[in-house]
Amino acid sequence: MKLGFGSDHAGYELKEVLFKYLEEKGYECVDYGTYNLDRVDYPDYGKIVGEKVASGEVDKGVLVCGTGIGISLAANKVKGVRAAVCSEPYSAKMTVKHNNANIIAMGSRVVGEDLAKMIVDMFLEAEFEGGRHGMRVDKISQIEEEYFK
Ligand SMILES: O=C(CO)[C@H](O)[C@H](O)[C@H](O)COP(=O)(O)O
Repeated sequence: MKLGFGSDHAGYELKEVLFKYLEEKGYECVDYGTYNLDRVDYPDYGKIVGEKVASGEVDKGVLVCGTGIGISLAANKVKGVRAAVCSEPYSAKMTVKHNNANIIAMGSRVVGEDLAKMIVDMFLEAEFEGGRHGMRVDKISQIEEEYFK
């Protein structure tokens, strides 16, 4: 599985930790920045990772900012992206099983490194259940069609 990573300055250090962790586990990992602690704007990194996921260039995305919120909001503006902010593993599992989330977002000022690793593991190991959940996710896509022409 190929993963795309992105963060702003606030998420940079945790993004680096997760990148190394998942690379060592055998995932193919691509880093779309930011590449240091200089202050940057989270929408730029949510957008690029969102685009890479939506185009199929990578299979899933991992985003980190201070809270995980801003960067996920930006990614969710890209058609086809379902980015979920998670601060614990249960939600990370369920957002794949029920929402078919394709990007996980976390807050470096919210979760510690070990918890972030557990969250990302759950996200990557879970599988979408389809069925009634598929019909609901289709409704999300219909909203996209209506508003993002
Ligand atoms: O959490 C974030 C956006 O939701 C960002 O990572 C920052 O924490 C937030 O924008 C504040 O940024 P600052 O320039 O480090 O004060």
